[in-house]
Amino acid sequence: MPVNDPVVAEQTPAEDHTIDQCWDRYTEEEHQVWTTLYERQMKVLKGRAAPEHFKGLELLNLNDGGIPNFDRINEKLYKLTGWQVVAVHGLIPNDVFFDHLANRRFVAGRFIRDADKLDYLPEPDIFHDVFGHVPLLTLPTFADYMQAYGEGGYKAIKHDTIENLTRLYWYTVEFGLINTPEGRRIYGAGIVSSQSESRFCLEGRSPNRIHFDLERIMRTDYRYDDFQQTYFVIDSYEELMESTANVDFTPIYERIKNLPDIPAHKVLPTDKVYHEGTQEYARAGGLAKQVEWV
Ligand SMILES: C[C@H](O)[C@H](O)[C@H]1CNc2nc(N)[nH]c(=O)c2N1
Ligand SMILES: N[C@@H](Cc1ccccc1)C(=O)O
Ligand SMILES: [Fe+2]
Repeated sequence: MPVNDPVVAEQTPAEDHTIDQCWDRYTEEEHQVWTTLYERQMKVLKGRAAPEHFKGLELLNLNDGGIPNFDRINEKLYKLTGWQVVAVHGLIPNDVFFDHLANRRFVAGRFIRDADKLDYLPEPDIFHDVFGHVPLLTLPTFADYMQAYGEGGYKAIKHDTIENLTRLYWYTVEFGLINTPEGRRIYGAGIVSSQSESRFCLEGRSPNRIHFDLERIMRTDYRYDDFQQTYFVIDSYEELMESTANVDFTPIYERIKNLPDIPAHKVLPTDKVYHEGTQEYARAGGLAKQVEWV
């Protein structure tokens, strides 16, 4: 529970962990943080984010000043792909999270980070969730992928393979890159909502950039508190959908259960490699050492 959000503290979440956004309770400062982050991100994402992200921002009109009202977003979003944004107080249990996604409800924190801590946050705030994740939910293929992912959660719970499925989410929904005729672009929300990682993931010498490979991704570790050491690239959202939604993961879960995890920095001989990274950033200590990367 974020300490700086008295409104959340007052509310007792419902069974499904949802709360009211209480949009009219945001302060001027909180609205200003959104606007500052929005303008800063739009500068760094120009030429770096996937065109579908910009299209989603426009369709949902997320830049008409200050923190967006979920009711306003949902009037538009529901008509486009049947998705809605619902407010939660923070991270919620896996099964509840999967259930929301399976029912086309994207859970978003209502709190926003402090003005003096624009770059680091311990858990997803409204800027990461709404600016980062929600725009792509306007794209039918990606909207379908997110719902199928949620449905896949039930199977992963049954097989005790949530970690493998979470890695798929991590390396696509959070940190995915996509090839476009104009070059490689960002679609992952974890990058889109980060000023520094938006440059690092595309232009940094340090990280690997490898083509999407489902089984390999589900075996690959990741960093949750620093830049990724490897980014996976798809050719299209349809490729992502076809490689996952219409594939029965049961045999894959059975197979990878007996295989070792792949370290986050590793490149395999079977990988389709766009760039083999130097890993100099991680080796030098990464964010912990405030390493400047090239
Ligand atoms: C499914 C997987 O465990 C993943 O980490 C979930 C857990 N709970 C969550 N809860 C919230 N609010 N937002 C999230 O992105 C997630 N991710
Ligand atoms: N097809 C996957 C479910 C899934 C769909 C889409 C994305 C991720 C997972 C399964 O059988 O478990
Ligand atoms: Fe996220």
